[in-house]
Amino acid sequence: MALSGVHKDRGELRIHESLDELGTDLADYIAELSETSVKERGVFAIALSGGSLIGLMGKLCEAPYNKTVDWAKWYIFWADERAVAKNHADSNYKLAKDGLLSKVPIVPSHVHSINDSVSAEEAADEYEFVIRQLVKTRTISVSDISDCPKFDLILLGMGPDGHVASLFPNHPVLEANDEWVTYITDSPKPPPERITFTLPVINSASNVAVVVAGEGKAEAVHLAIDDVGTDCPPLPARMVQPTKGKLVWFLDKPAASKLEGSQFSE
Ligand SMILES: O=C1O[C@H](COP(=O)(O)O)[C@@H](O)[C@H](O)[C@H]1O
Repeated sequence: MALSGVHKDRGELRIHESLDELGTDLADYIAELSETSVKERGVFAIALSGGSLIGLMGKLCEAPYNKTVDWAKWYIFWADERAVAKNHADSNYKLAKDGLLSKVPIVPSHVHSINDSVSAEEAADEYEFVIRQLVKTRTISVSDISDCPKFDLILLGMGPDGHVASLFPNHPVLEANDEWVTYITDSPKPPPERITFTLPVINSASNVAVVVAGEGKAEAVHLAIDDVGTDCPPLPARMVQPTKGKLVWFLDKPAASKLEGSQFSE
């Protein structure tokens, strides 16, 4: 690892020399959390995002992880989804299925994708209902300080505008507090209709990882992590602040290039 450190209130930062190194560290991190969670709870409830994240998780499909991870205990969810058919190129489900889920022995009934045959509003309601049932049976744990689900791990990417999941800058969806899963119909990034976990759900997770690569995201990384004052509303990525859980940033050097360096150690 090129650099690592713990920012005083923005979590752990892991900055990598190359995407290959980042991918290995990310696979190790996920495999370790899976092992701990399976030991403690018998299952691993993980929520994925779309975008570049899935490609960066690719090492999980290779040795040793493909044989050592207890895939049968994984329960898969999505932190956000686009309201398109599951076989559409924009579908986060399709991305994960093609890039990960079809390559490892995950139990098909443990894959909780979002319904693509109803409206975004209905799909969000239905997904929240599914999650509520799985919280009742403790397949998904529950937060001890709110009634929110406590996923073992939520994996997020971040767009160049600082969005995470489908929580976009200056969008009213950032205020959604009553729902676990909500929807938008005016995403600034196509496609416009999307379903997303709300911030309270993200911030109730036991572990949240934000995985970001590329120079085009360096400014957003700086605004999400460094002490930049309060003149502008915080980016959605900056609002990711797990209440009791652990936040880890996986960055490559270009993405980290605008960070103030004082918080790191080699
Ligand atoms: O639209 C989305 O974008 C973000 C970031 O994607 P990336 O390709 O820039 O990494 C992604 O995390 C989210 O799940 C997706 O719906």
